[in-house]
Amino acid sequence: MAELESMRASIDNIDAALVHILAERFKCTKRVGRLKAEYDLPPADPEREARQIARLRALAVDADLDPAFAEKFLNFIISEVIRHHEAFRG
Ligand SMILES: O=C(O)C(=O)C[C@]1(C(=O)O)C=C[C@@H](O)C=C1
Repeated sequence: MAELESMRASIDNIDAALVHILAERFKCTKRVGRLKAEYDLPPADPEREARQIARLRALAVDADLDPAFAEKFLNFIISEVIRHHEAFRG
């Protein structure tokens, strides 16, 4: 079915873009992790996370994406980032 193949090709492109976007995000957060370790700042910043979640939920609603999913996805990424930050502290 041509439409199925076409949609799958787009899905594969989007998945590739997600991997590249996530790789760039983790490059940034690794730099943040080094700075936090250097200046003895805590790995997690719950107030910033609350602002990020509120912002992302609103963006999700505008984009017709389930805001609960957007929140879960961000929390999943941030928990991995915090794990990296903790590793930098040794
Ligand atoms: O902004 C920071 O302080 C970060 O360390 C980055 C980040 C994130 O991945 O967005 C990760 C952990 C913090 O709790 C908040 C945000």
